[in-house]
Amino acid sequence: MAQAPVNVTVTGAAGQIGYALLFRIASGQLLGADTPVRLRLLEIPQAVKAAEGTAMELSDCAFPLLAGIDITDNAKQAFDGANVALLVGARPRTKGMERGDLLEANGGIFKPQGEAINAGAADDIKVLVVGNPANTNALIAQRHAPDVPAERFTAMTRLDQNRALAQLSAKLSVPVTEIRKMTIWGNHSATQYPDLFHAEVNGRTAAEQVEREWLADEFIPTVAKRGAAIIEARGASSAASAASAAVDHVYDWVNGTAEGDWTSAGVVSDGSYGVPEGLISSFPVVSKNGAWQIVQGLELDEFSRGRIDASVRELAEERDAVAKLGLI
Ligand SMILES: NC(=O)c1ccc[n+]([C@@H]2O[C@H](COP(=O)([O-])OP(=O)(O)OC[C@H]3O[C@@H](n4cnc5c(N)ncnc54)[C@H](O)[C@@H]3O)[C@@H](O)[C@H]2O)c1
Ligand SMILES: O=C(O)C[C@H](O)C(=O)O
Repeated sequence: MAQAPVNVTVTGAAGQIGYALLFRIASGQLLGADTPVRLRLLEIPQAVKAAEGTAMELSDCAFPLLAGIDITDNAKQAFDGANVALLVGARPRTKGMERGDLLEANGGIFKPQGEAINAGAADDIKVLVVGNPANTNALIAQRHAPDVPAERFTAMTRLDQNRALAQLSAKLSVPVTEIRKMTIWGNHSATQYPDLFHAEVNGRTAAEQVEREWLADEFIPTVAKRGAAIIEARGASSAASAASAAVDHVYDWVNGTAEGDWTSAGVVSDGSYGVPEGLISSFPVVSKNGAWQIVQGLELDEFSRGRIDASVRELAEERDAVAKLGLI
Protein backbone atom coordinates (compact mmCIF):
# COMPACT_ATOMS: atom_id res chain seq x y z
CA MET A 1 0.00 0.00 0.00
CA ALA A 2 1.34 3.47 -0.84
CA GLN A 3 2.47 5.47 2.21
CA ALA A 4 0.04 8.18 3.39
CA PRO A 5 1.39 11.72 2.87
CA VAL A 6 3.11 13.36 5.83
CA ASN A 7 1.63 16.77 6.66
CA VAL A 8 4.36 19.40 6.77
CA THR A 9 3.34 22.87 7.95
CA VAL A 10 5.58 25.78 7.02
CA THR A 11 4.98 29.24 8.45
CA GLY A 12 6.31 32.32 6.68
CA ALA A 13 5.88 30.44 3.43
CA ALA A 14 6.05 33.58 1.30
CA GLY A 15 9.32 34.75 2.82
CA GLN A 16 12.82 34.28 1.55
CA ILE A 17 13.58 31.14 3.57
CA GLY A 18 10.18 29.77 2.61
CA TYR A 19 11.04 30.19 -1.05
CA ALA A 20 14.29 28.29 -0.62
CA LEU A 21 12.75 25.61 1.60
CA LEU A 22 9.46 24.57 0.03
CA PHE A 23 10.92 23.16 -3.17
CA ARG A 24 13.37 21.04 -1.23
CA ILE A 25 10.61 19.67 0.98
CA ALA A 26 8.40 18.91 -2.02
CA SER A 27 11.26 17.16 -3.82
CA GLY A 28 11.66 14.67 -0.96
CA GLN A 29 14.80 16.01 0.68
CA LEU A 30 13.19 16.76 4.05
CA LEU A 31 11.82 13.31 4.86
CA GLY A 32 13.26 10.95 2.29
CA ALA A 33 12.82 9.96 -1.31
CA ASP A 34 9.94 7.57 -0.60
CA THR A 35 7.80 9.81 1.58
CA PRO A 36 4.95 11.80 0.01
CA VAL A 37 4.25 15.17 1.61
CA ARG A 38 1.27 17.42 1.88
CA LEU A 39 2.28 21.05 2.42
CA ARG A 40 0.33 23.40 4.69
CA LEU A 41 1.44 26.98 4.24
CA LEU A 42 0.70 29.57 6.91
CA GLU A 43 1.09 33.27 6.15
CA ILE A 44 -0.24 36.57 7.37
CA PRO A 45 -3.25 37.78 5.31
CA GLN A 46 -1.20 40.33 3.32
CA ALA A 47 1.21 37.62 2.15
CA VAL A 48 -1.28 34.88 1.26
CA LYS A 49 -1.32 35.93 -2.39
CA ALA A 50 2.45 35.68 -2.60
CA ALA A 51 2.26 32.22 -0.99
CA GLU A 52 -0.30 31.28 -3.66
CA GLY A 53 2.25 32.30 -6.28
CA THR A 54 4.86 30.04 -4.71
CA ALA A 55 2.29 27.23 -4.62
CA MET A 56 1.69 27.71 -8.35
CA GLU A 57 5.41 27.25 -8.94
CA LEU A 58 5.46 24.18 -6.70
CA SER A 59 2.68 22.65 -8.80
CA ASP A 60 4.59 23.53 -11.94
CA CYS A 61 7.54 21.43 -10.75
CA ALA A 62 5.29 18.33 -10.92
CA PHE A 63 7.09 16.79 -7.95
CA PRO A 64 6.09 13.12 -7.73
CA LEU A 65 6.04 13.23 -3.89
CA LEU A 66 3.92 16.37 -3.51
CA ALA A 67 0.44 15.19 -2.55
CA GLY A 68 -1.16 18.63 -2.13
CA ILE A 69 -0.79 22.20 -0.90
CA ASP A 70 -3.11 24.11 1.44
CA ILE A 71 -2.64 27.81 2.08
CA THR A 72 -4.15 29.64 5.02
CA ASP A 73 -3.78 32.62 7.33
CA ASN A 74 -5.39 30.62 10.14
CA ALA A 75 -2.94 28.94 12.52
CA LYS A 76 -5.48 26.36 13.75
CA GLN A 77 -6.08 25.18 10.19
CA ALA A 78 -2.41 25.22 9.33
CA PHE A 79 -1.39 22.97 12.23
CA ASP A 80 -4.41 20.68 12.17
CA GLY A 81 -3.01 17.17 11.71
CA ALA A 82 0.54 18.47 11.22
CA ASN A 83 3.27 15.84 11.58
CA VAL A 84 6.15 18.24 11.04
CA ALA A 85 6.03 22.00 11.64
CA LEU A 86 8.70 24.41 10.48
CA LEU A 87 8.15 27.73 12.23
CA VAL A 88 9.97 30.13 9.96
CA GLY A 89 7.57 33.07 9.82
CA ALA A 90 9.03 35.98 11.77
CA ARG A 91 10.76 39.22 11.05
CA PRO A 92 14.48 38.93 10.25
CA ARG A 93 16.95 41.33 11.85
CA THR A 94 18.54 44.06 9.80
CA LYS A 95 22.03 45.59 9.97
CA GLY A 96 23.13 46.59 13.44
CA MET A 97 20.56 44.47 15.31
CA GLU A 98 21.26 41.43 17.47
CA ARG A 99 18.81 38.55 17.18
CA GLY A 100 17.67 39.15 20.74
CA ASP A 101 16.41 42.58 19.63
CA LEU A 102 13.62 40.71 17.83
CA LEU A 103 12.19 39.21 21.02
CA GLU A 104 9.37 41.67 21.38
CA ALA A 105 8.57 41.88 17.66
CA ASN A 106 8.50 38.13 17.08
CA GLY A 107 7.76 36.55 20.45
CA GLY A 108 4.04 37.25 20.06
CA ILE A 109 3.87 35.06 16.95
CA PHE A 110 4.85 31.90 18.81
CA LYS A 111 2.27 31.88 21.59
CA PRO A 112 -0.78 31.42 19.29
CA GLN A 113 1.18 28.99 17.14
CA GLY A 114 2.07 26.88 20.21
CA GLU A 115 -1.61 26.91 21.17
CA ALA A 116 -2.66 25.86 17.68
CA ILE A 117 -0.13 23.01 17.70
CA ASN A 118 -1.46 21.92 21.07
CA ALA A 119 -5.03 22.00 19.78
CA GLY A 120 -4.71 20.08 16.57
CA ALA A 121 -1.31 18.71 15.59
CA ALA A 122 -0.83 14.97 15.06
CA ASP A 123 0.43 12.87 17.97
CA ASP A 124 3.86 12.52 16.38
CA ILE A 125 4.31 16.26 15.75
CA LYS A 126 7.92 17.45 15.45
CA VAL A 127 8.52 21.20 15.59
CA LEU A 128 11.56 23.10 14.37
CA VAL A 129 11.71 26.82 15.13
CA VAL A 130 13.79 28.84 12.68
CA GLY A 131 12.36 32.35 13.26
CA ASN A 132 14.59 34.42 15.53
CA PRO A 133 15.41 34.51 18.34
CA ALA A 134 14.93 30.82 17.62
CA ASN A 135 15.68 29.26 21.02
CA THR A 136 13.39 31.54 22.97
CA ASN A 137 10.65 31.48 20.35
CA ALA A 138 10.75 27.69 20.60
CA LEU A 139 10.45 28.02 24.37
CA ILE A 140 7.38 30.26 23.98
CA ALA A 141 5.68 27.83 21.59
CA GLN A 142 6.54 24.85 23.79
CA ARG A 143 5.13 26.48 26.92
CA HIS A 144 1.82 27.01 25.13
CA ALA A 145 1.54 23.39 24.06
CA PRO A 146 1.29 21.59 27.39
CA ASP A 147 -0.21 18.43 25.85
CA VAL A 148 2.69 17.94 23.45
CA PRO A 149 5.83 16.30 24.86
CA ALA A 150 8.31 19.15 25.43
CA GLU A 151 11.08 17.39 23.53
CA ARG A 152 9.13 17.76 20.28
CA PHE A 153 10.01 21.48 20.25
CA THR A 154 13.44 22.28 18.88
CA ALA A 155 15.35 25.35 17.73
CA MET A 156 17.70 25.48 14.79
CA THR A 157 21.45 25.63 15.38
CA ARG A 158 22.26 23.35 12.46
CA LEU A 159 23.16 26.37 10.33
CA ASP A 160 25.80 27.30 12.92
CA GLN A 161 27.07 23.73 12.86
CA ASN A 162 27.28 23.75 9.07
CA ARG A 163 29.11 27.07 9.19
CA ALA A 164 31.57 25.60 11.68
CA LEU A 165 32.12 22.58 9.42
CA ALA A 166 32.79 24.87 6.46
CA GLN A 167 35.30 27.02 8.39
CA LEU A 168 37.19 24.02 9.74
CA SER A 169 37.18 22.22 6.43
CA ALA A 170 38.74 25.29 4.75
CA LYS A 171 41.31 25.72 7.52
CA LEU A 172 42.51 22.10 7.42
CA SER A 173 41.91 21.56 3.71
CA VAL A 174 39.80 18.48 4.38
CA PRO A 175 36.38 17.65 2.98
CA VAL A 176 33.51 18.26 5.41
CA THR A 177 32.83 14.53 5.28
CA GLU A 178 36.03 13.91 7.26
CA ILE A 179 34.80 16.01 10.18
CA ARG A 180 32.66 14.41 12.87
CA LYS A 181 31.02 15.41 16.13
CA MET A 182 30.78 19.17 15.62
CA THR A 183 28.90 20.75 18.50
CA ILE A 184 27.25 24.11 18.88
CA TRP A 185 26.40 24.83 22.51
CA GLY A 186 23.94 27.40 23.84
CA ASN A 187 22.01 30.07 22.00
CA HIS A 188 21.69 30.74 18.26
CA SER A 189 23.30 34.12 18.83
CA ALA A 190 26.70 35.75 18.99
CA THR A 191 27.29 34.03 22.36
CA GLN A 192 27.01 30.51 20.91
CA TYR A 193 29.97 28.21 21.45
CA PRO A 194 31.17 26.15 18.48
CA ASP A 195 33.28 23.44 20.12
CA LEU A 196 36.42 22.06 18.47
CA PHE A 197 37.54 20.11 21.55
CA HIS A 198 35.07 17.32 20.85
CA ALA A 199 35.02 17.58 17.06
CA GLU A 200 37.16 15.03 15.24
CA VAL A 201 38.99 15.24 11.95
CA ASN A 202 40.22 11.94 10.59
CA GLY A 203 39.74 10.47 14.05
CA ARG A 204 41.83 13.11 15.91
CA THR A 205 40.52 16.00 18.01
CA ALA A 206 40.09 19.09 15.82
CA ALA A 207 41.42 21.46 18.51
CA GLU A 208 44.81 19.69 18.40
CA GLN A 209 45.09 20.36 14.71
CA VAL A 210 44.64 24.15 14.75
CA GLU A 211 46.44 26.98 16.54
CA ARG A 212 44.78 28.07 19.78
CA GLU A 213 44.71 31.72 18.54
CA TRP A 214 42.87 30.68 15.38
CA LEU A 215 40.36 28.70 17.42
CA ALA A 216 39.66 31.52 19.90
CA ASP A 217 40.12 34.65 17.78
CA GLU A 218 39.01 33.57 14.32
CA PHE A 219 37.01 30.38 14.28
CA ILE A 220 34.59 31.08 17.12
CA PRO A 221 33.82 34.71 16.19
CA THR A 222 33.54 33.90 12.48
CA VAL A 223 30.95 31.19 13.14
CA ALA A 224 29.11 33.14 15.83
CA LYS A 225 28.91 36.33 13.75
CA ARG A 226 28.33 34.74 10.37
CA GLY A 227 24.67 35.72 10.31
CA ALA A 228 25.61 39.39 10.68
CA ALA A 229 28.33 39.06 8.01
CA ILE A 230 25.76 37.65 5.56
CA ILE A 231 23.36 40.50 6.32
CA GLU A 232 26.19 42.99 5.76
CA ALA A 233 27.17 41.40 2.43
CA ARG A 234 23.76 40.43 1.02
CA GLY A 235 21.67 43.18 2.53
CA ALA A 236 19.31 40.42 3.74
CA SER A 237 19.62 37.58 6.20
CA SER A 238 20.71 34.11 5.14
CA ALA A 239 17.99 32.21 3.32
CA ALA A 240 19.16 29.28 1.20
CA SER A 241 21.71 28.16 3.81
CA ALA A 242 19.06 28.47 6.53
CA ALA A 243 16.63 26.40 4.47
CA SER A 244 19.33 23.81 3.86
CA ALA A 245 20.09 23.56 7.58
CA ALA A 246 16.37 23.14 8.35
CA VAL A 247 16.25 20.25 5.86
CA ASP A 248 19.33 18.68 7.52
CA HIS A 249 17.82 19.05 11.01
CA VAL A 250 14.48 17.44 10.19
CA TYR A 251 16.00 14.76 7.96
CA ASP A 252 18.28 13.58 10.77
CA TRP A 253 15.50 13.82 13.36
CA VAL A 254 13.21 11.60 11.27
CA ASN A 255 15.78 9.26 9.75
CA GLY A 256 18.38 9.10 12.56
CA THR A 257 21.92 10.44 12.87
CA ALA A 258 24.84 8.53 11.40
CA GLU A 259 26.52 5.90 13.60
CA GLY A 260 29.64 7.33 15.27
CA ASP A 261 28.61 10.94 14.72
CA TRP A 262 26.32 13.49 16.30
CA THR A 263 24.72 16.78 15.35
CA SER A 264 23.64 19.96 17.13
CA ALA A 265 20.14 21.11 17.91
CA GLY A 266 18.39 23.40 20.36
CA VAL A 267 16.47 21.00 22.58
CA VAL A 268 14.76 21.29 25.95
CA SER A 269 17.40 20.91 28.63
CA ASP A 270 17.00 18.11 31.15
CA GLY A 271 19.73 19.72 33.26
CA SER A 272 22.57 18.06 31.30
CA TYR A 273 25.91 19.89 31.45
CA GLY A 274 24.51 22.26 34.07
CA VAL A 275 22.08 23.92 31.64
CA PRO A 276 18.97 24.82 33.67
CA GLU A 277 16.12 22.43 33.05
CA GLY A 278 13.52 23.73 30.60
CA LEU A 279 15.71 26.15 28.64
CA ILE A 280 15.95 25.37 24.94
CA SER A 281 19.69 25.27 24.44
CA SER A 282 21.91 23.75 21.78
CA PHE A 283 23.61 20.48 22.69
CA PRO A 284 25.38 17.64 20.93
CA VAL A 285 22.54 15.26 20.08
CA VAL A 286 21.86 11.99 18.34
CA SER A 287 18.52 10.97 16.92
CA LYS A 288 17.25 7.43 17.41
CA ASN A 289 13.77 6.20 16.49
CA GLY A 290 12.61 9.75 15.82
CA ALA A 291 13.73 11.20 19.18
CA TRP A 292 16.70 13.40 20.09
CA GLN A 293 18.99 12.33 22.91
CA ILE A 294 21.61 14.62 24.40
CA VAL A 295 25.09 13.08 24.13
CA GLN A 296 26.28 12.49 27.69
CA GLY A 297 29.62 12.30 29.43
CA LEU A 298 31.69 14.90 27.54
CA GLU A 299 34.44 16.52 29.61
CA LEU A 300 34.42 20.30 29.51
CA ASP A 301 37.56 22.28 30.32
CA GLU A 302 37.48 25.77 31.80
CA PHE A 303 37.54 27.44 28.37
CA SER A 304 34.51 25.51 27.13
CA ARG A 305 32.69 25.75 30.46
CA GLY A 306 32.99 29.54 30.56
CA ARG A 307 31.68 29.96 27.04
CA ILE A 308 28.75 27.59 27.51
CA ASP A 309 27.83 29.32 30.77
CA ALA A 310 27.86 32.75 29.07
CA SER A 311 25.51 31.60 26.30
CA VAL A 312 23.21 29.83 28.73
CA ARG A 313 23.07 32.99 30.88
CA GLU A 314 21.84 34.86 27.82
CA LEU A 315 19.14 32.23 27.27
CA ALA A 316 18.01 32.62 30.87
CA GLU A 317 17.86 36.40 30.36
CA GLU A 318 15.77 35.97 27.20
CA ARG A 319 13.44 33.61 29.08
CA ASP A 320 13.05 36.19 31.85
CA ALA A 321 12.43 38.95 29.28
CA VAL A 322 9.60 37.02 27.58
CA ALA A 323 8.16 36.15 30.98
CA LYS A 324 8.02 39.90 31.71
CA LEU A 325 6.25 40.43 28.39
CA GLY A 326 3.66 37.86 29.47
CA LEU A 327 4.61 35.49 26.66
CA ILE A 328 5.32 32.53 28.93
N1 LIG B 1 17.79 29.89 13.14
C1 LIG B 1 18.49 30.26 12.08
O1 LIG B 1 19.59 29.74 11.85
C2 LIG B 1 17.97 31.30 11.12
C3 LIG B 1 18.66 31.53 9.92
C4 LIG B 1 18.18 32.50 9.04
C5 LIG B 1 17.05 33.23 9.35
N2 LIG B 1 16.41 32.99 10.52
C6 LIG B 1 15.18 33.72 10.87
O2 LIG B 1 14.09 33.20 10.12
C7 LIG B 1 13.04 34.18 10.06
C8 LIG B 1 12.51 34.31 8.64
O3 LIG B 1 13.51 34.83 7.81
P1 LIG B 1 13.19 35.22 6.28
O4 LIG B 1 14.47 35.70 5.72
O5 LIG B 1 12.45 34.14 5.58
O6 LIG B 1 12.22 36.46 6.51
P2 LIG B 1 11.19 37.12 5.48
O7 LIG B 1 10.83 38.46 6.02
O8 LIG B 1 11.68 37.00 4.08
O9 LIG B 1 9.93 36.15 5.61
C9 LIG B 1 9.22 36.03 6.79
C10 LIG B 1 7.81 35.66 6.40
O10 LIG B 1 7.11 35.36 7.59
C11 LIG B 1 5.80 35.84 7.44
N3 LIG B 1 5.16 35.98 8.74
C12 LIG B 1 5.27 36.99 9.64
N4 LIG B 1 4.48 36.76 10.71
C13 LIG B 1 3.87 35.58 10.49
C14 LIG B 1 2.93 34.81 11.22
N5 LIG B 1 2.45 35.22 12.40
N6 LIG B 1 2.52 33.64 10.69
C15 LIG B 1 2.97 33.21 9.50
N7 LIG B 1 3.85 33.91 8.74
C16 LIG B 1 4.30 35.07 9.24
C17 LIG B 1 5.96 37.16 6.67
O11 LIG B 1 4.76 37.56 6.04
C18 LIG B 1 7.05 36.77 5.68
O12 LIG B 1 6.51 36.27 4.46
C19 LIG B 1 13.66 35.46 10.63
O13 LIG B 1 13.28 35.61 11.99
C20 LIG B 1 15.15 35.19 10.53
O14 LIG B 1 15.89 35.96 11.45
C21 LIG B 1 16.84 32.05 11.40
O1 LIG C 1 21.72 36.25 11.77
C1 LIG C 1 20.53 36.41 11.52
O2 LIG C 1 19.86 37.34 11.98
C2 LIG C 1 19.85 35.42 10.61
C3 LIG C 1 20.16 34.02 11.00
O3 LIG C 1 19.90 33.77 12.35
C4 LIG C 1 21.57 33.60 10.65
O4 LIG C 1 22.28 33.08 11.52
O5 LIG C 1 21.96 33.79 9.49
